[in-house]
Amino acid sequence: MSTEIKEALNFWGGARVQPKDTKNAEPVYEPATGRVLCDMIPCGEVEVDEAIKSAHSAYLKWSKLSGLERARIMLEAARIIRERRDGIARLEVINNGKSITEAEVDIDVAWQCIEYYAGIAPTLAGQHIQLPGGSFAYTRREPLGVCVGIGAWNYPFQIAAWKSAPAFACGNAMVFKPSPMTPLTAVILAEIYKEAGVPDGLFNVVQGGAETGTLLCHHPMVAKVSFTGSVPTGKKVMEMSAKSVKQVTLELGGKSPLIIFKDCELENAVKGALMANFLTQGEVCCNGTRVFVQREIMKPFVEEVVKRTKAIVIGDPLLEGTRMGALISKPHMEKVLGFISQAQQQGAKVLCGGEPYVPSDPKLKGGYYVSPCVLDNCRDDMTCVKEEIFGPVMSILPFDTEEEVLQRANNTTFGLASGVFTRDIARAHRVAENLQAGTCFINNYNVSPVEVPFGGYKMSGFGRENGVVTIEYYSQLKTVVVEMGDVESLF
Ligand SMILES: NC(=O)C1=CN([C@@H]2O[C@H](COP(=O)(O)OP(=O)(O)OC[C@H]3O[C@@H](n4cnc5c(N)ncnc54)[C@H](O)[C@@H]3O)[C@@H](O)[C@H]2O)C=CC1
Ligand SMILES: C[N+](C)(C)CCCC(=O)O
Repeated sequence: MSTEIKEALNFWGGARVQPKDTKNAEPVYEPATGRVLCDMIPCGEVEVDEAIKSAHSAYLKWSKLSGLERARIMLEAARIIRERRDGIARLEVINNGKSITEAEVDIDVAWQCIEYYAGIAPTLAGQHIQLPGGSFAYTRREPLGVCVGIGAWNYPFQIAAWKSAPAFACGNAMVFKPSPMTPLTAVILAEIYKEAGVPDGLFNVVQGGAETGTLLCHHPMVAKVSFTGSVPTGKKVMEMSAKSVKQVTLELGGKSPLIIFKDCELENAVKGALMANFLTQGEVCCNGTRVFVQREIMKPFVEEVVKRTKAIVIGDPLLEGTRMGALISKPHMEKVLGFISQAQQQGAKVLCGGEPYVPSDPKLKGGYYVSPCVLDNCRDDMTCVKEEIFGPVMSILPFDTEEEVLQRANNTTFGLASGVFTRDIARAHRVAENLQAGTCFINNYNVSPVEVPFGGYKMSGFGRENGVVTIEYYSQLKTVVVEMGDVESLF
């Protein structure tokens, strides 16, 4: 088939690199159809070392450029991505299974992120500090060196941009490892950076899974690891990075609360709840999957949520009209269905969806589709309410008072995001203050423009992506102290 991928998917030294050894190859599937797209061939020790050395040589050049020179190249990369957006989005859909409409937004967010950090690059500056007797000190904001990015499969291209753009603005180089399930689009970003004029080796792609990731986290030439993925793997990354005191950013999972008060604008709250649960088939770390609804409005809220959920067009993700595509893999689909049947055993009621969906188009019959599911009669102690499902499953929980709901919302080890719908502005801000999460959306959900910092509290991780603050996570401060007089020695 035309979409079968033959080219090498690794990239370093400014070019695609064929894998050395094909013995640990794993098939890569198209979620929409279940067919094999290509093999993912993991990089071993020698390849990882080559990629990191290539990054280091680019770092020596890139870090010497002024912010404005870096910005010019980054803006060109953003322009090329914008120009090729439709093709990249299509490939993302083929590899990930999400709808083309969402993939187009993802690619737009990627170039916006690069454009945004291009704008920040020339503004990076230190401070001048006056000291007694004409002496002074100044600070320099310097890059860290070679940074590693480890990505998840839910936003493959966007994650690569979210990590590389702030890294490059600060003068770092990057070796990026995509998820083994979505190896296709990171290498396109690498080619675009090259075409835009970055030095060879500035953005490198190594394919692989846990073993390749481990090699990256242990490598002595790596200064920082930025990771997106699950909590257990995040802990391992932190542990490995600790051995050589590498800096770490962890963007982990969540089980975020969305609190809907009876004084909300109901239609917006319903739309918000759908946005909080069903983007990318529910495979989104910041999703608001615990939907707390004030008891008085439970009935109309549930009716409207179910009506709209049933109307979601599920099927071929490449069609413009589709709103929900396929889950990432067959095992993941089975895991999600397992969570739903466990929820039923524990007393939850399926109001709609939650079943394997088989599209009528014969070419899609082997795809991994699950109809979007709304669970009622949920309790805080159920597995579906406590654990990250990472699928299209919304759990609805009734509540009575603000105090009670805040306590329940915070009763989790996660803390990535949260949301509140109310017309009472004092309440909205009070709730935002008291929710233990890195983001709180008021009267909307899952809007994450690149200007706004994104990241977790508690076991959802630390460090931030996007926003000006992320510069601090990709740079270090040097203090230079200048003596203008004589040395007053105690000795
Ligand atoms: N926070 C988020 O955005 C994400 C959360 N998840 C959650 O995690 C579950 C499992 O998904 P996975 O893709 O298996 O997540 P994962 O956390 O195992 O994988 C994420 C990335 O880490 C890499 N990795 C795995 N083991 C590693 C190691 N020992 N050292 C270094 N890198 C390593 C993987 O190859 C991948 O690139 C999902 O079902 C979901 O619940 C998954 C993806 C994204
Ligand atoms: C784009 N957004 C905000 C819906 C999710 C990005 C975070 C992630 O799941 O990787």
